[in-house]
Amino acid sequence: MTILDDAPQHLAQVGTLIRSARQNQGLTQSQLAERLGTSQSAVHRIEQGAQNISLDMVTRISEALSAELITLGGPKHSHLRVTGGRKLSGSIRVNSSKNAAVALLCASLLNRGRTTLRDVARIVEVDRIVAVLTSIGVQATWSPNGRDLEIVRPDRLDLAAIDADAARRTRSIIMFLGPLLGLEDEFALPYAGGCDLGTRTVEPHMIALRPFGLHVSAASGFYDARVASSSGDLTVVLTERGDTVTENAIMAAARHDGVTTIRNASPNYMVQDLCFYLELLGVRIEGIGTTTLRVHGVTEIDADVEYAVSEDPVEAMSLLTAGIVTGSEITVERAPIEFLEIELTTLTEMGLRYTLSEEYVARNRRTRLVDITVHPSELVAPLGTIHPMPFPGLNIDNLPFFTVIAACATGSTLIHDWVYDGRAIHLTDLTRLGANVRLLDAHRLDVTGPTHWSGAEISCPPALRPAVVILLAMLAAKGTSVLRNVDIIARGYEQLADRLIELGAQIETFRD
Ligand SMILES: CC(=O)N[C@H]1[C@@H](OP(=O)(O)OP(=O)(O)OC[C@H]2O[C@@H](n3ccc(=O)[nH]c3=O)[C@H](O)[C@@H]2O)O[C@H](CO)[C@@H](O)[C@@H]1O
Ligand SMILES: C=C(OP(=O)(O)O)C(=O)O
Repeated sequence: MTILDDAPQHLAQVGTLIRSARQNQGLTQSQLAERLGTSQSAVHRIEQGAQNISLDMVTRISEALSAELITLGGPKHSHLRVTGGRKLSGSIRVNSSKNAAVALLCASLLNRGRTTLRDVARIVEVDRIVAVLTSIGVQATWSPNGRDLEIVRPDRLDLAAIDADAARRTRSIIMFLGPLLGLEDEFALPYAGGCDLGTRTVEPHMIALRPFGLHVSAASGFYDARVASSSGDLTVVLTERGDTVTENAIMAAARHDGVTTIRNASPNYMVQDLCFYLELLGVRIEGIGTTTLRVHGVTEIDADVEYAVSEDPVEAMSLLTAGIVTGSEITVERAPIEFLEIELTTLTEMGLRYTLSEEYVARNRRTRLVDITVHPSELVAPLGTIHPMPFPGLNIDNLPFFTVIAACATGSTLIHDWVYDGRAIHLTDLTRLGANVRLLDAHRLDVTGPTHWSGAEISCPPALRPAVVILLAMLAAKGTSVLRNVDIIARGYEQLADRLIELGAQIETFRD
């Protein structure tokens, strides 16, 4: 994500500012590089004004140096200018997942001790939950390198002071219900928000939490919660095998006085991360990775623990897609293979050639990782429909990437998103770039390829994955494209454009 690249004198000025702020802090280039998760040579180039840097990077440097380097004026939207049709090359590392991070942040409320989450992705969704936590009195401190987050809960939460604005921007706020019901008798939470994907019900959460004594009435923008005491062994049957509803039930069970059996549980990646963390806190959980969990509740949880958030299968799929649609050879490192197997098998059926490294274990010591190298391939449409299923099926959040891949394949592909009423429609923006994508109804897309991509100017769809899909299609499209209002991408991806640039993509950021 480049800025200022036609203005070397501005780059030099920014470099000088950074050097003097660093020196004021008494830091070496290597120490600053470590805080930024980059190399000393990159810091050297930035200080020399010899490297284009993104506004995101300027913000991170400001944070690392505790200094405001540039005042940008009022809120302005960011846009990307993409010169597509270029081959990518090299390796790119998968970051830790948004969905596990938000669950773990909510679960940290269960712990009286210190929770240190390692390798947390620096994304807006995390910032929003952190803002909500700090507004109610939780101490949340980033480590100097900006990757680890230390969380300490106060004795008494100040729920009346909740940052309702941050809370309403995320659906994950719903996951405060599970931990809070063991801590408070009465509380109010702002309604859950999030991307524009159509209606997303919260009813399954209410049904799942009722056995724990939770009663919720919805009034004027808030869920008013009252909690009756409950103890003894419980069986909770989920009406939907949803991820966040499973997490809510697990978090309620973690401090419940008794053993809770949860049936129809999602065994998906973020649920597994949550269970691994709770195990460190002393909560025994049987059946991790299956649809029946037995959670042995512990009424007091007080432990100082560290947990490394596992790698994001959806980011892995996004990065693989960047390689596939540009016909490039790239390696996606640290891909959590257990959560990509159906996707890779489907891609094999479509003619994709790829190689896998030996498996190795993630920093959480549980998740299995591989490096995946995709090779330029002649793709064909698959024989069957591509549709998601709860894990171990094809991940619903990975489905949108198959639309742009199908557009590169010869033949017609039917993509069936039975889950969301409002996600498929955003993918029809691909037609602006030359793809033949027809919306058959709210849930089904017919995609006929191969596509002769051409550049276009498009406003970013108000949904995270479709927004990234359009960006990736722009990488495939020869000529110049503009993607307007891209801020939504930062909700779930850290410095995506910068990282694609490192693979050879030509992307510039500009603002109004
Ligand atoms: C923070 C987080 O972890 N978010 C993920 C989580 O959201 P989350 O768990 O909040 O997903 P929802 O509860 O919104 O479920 C998604 C949709 O699937 C439907 N549904 C789900 C399960 C089921 O067995 N039957 C059914 O019909 C729901 O009614 C809803 O319309 O799961 C979604 C579905 O995997 C993912 O897209 C989100 O990225
Ligand atoms: C739908 C998504 O997430 P959320 O549940 O945070 O809206 C997503 O990650 O694509």
